[in-house]
Amino acid sequence: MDSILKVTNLNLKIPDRTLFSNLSFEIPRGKLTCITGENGVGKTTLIKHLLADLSHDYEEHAKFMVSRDQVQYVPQLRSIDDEYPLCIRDFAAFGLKTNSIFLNKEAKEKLAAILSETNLTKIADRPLGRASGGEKQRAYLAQALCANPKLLILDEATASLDQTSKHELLKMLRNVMKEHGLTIMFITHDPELIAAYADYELHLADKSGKLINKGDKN
Ligand SMILES: Nc1ncnc2c1ncn2[C@@H]1O[C@H](COP(=O)(O)OP(=O)(O)OP(=O)(O)O)[C@@H](O)[C@H]1O
Repeated sequence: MDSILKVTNLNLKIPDRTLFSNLSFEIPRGKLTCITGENGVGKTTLIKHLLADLSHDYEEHAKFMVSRDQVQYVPQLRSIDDEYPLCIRDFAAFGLKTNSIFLNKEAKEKLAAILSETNLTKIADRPLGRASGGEKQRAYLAQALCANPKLLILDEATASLDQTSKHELLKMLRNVMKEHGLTIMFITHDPELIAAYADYELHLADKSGKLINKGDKN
């Protein structure tokens, strides 16, 4: 398998229990893999642990075929309150790898293209705090895409969205996956989304994990 991540015999403990014991799996490159498992099984903790290993170049149990700056992680919870003043365009632009507050022509074009891909062009000047749940998720996605990731990891990105917005986000993810040549890991509990959009499912249970082929989706 052409994989972007290979995990081998990983043991992961929290103070009062073992979350995973001899966990081994691979994540296929260029595909959308849903990470599933009951509440509290350790999905978020696993991802954070793997990213910490990558940051420290520790490869004994987790070997990424990409560098840390090629991975974007969109966390489950963000404290964006109603008064958050930054507009959607400026929030997304945080992902551009530039130190300047003035964007050059190339950066402006890239930002405009990503805002268009994520269906945010019309509302790009709206404060993020006033955006709906679906619009916020698309803004997080736009910011992540601005950083040119090869691997995108989203943690429960659809948890608070209605049916229409969930499907819209997943369709968008599959599009950007193709356009940008990305690999996506998507933590979710939603069986309907898994059936419709996942190429693979990594199911975590009993301190272990199993990769299931869900059939390639277009
Ligand atoms: N730093 C920590 N110290 C102690 N316990 C922790 C810590 N971080 C996470 N846990 C516990 O580890 C377990 C796994 O948590 P985690 O958030 O990874 O689960 P999850 O599978 O992502 O759950 P959910 O689907 O509810 O988001 C939980 O019981 C949680 O309370």
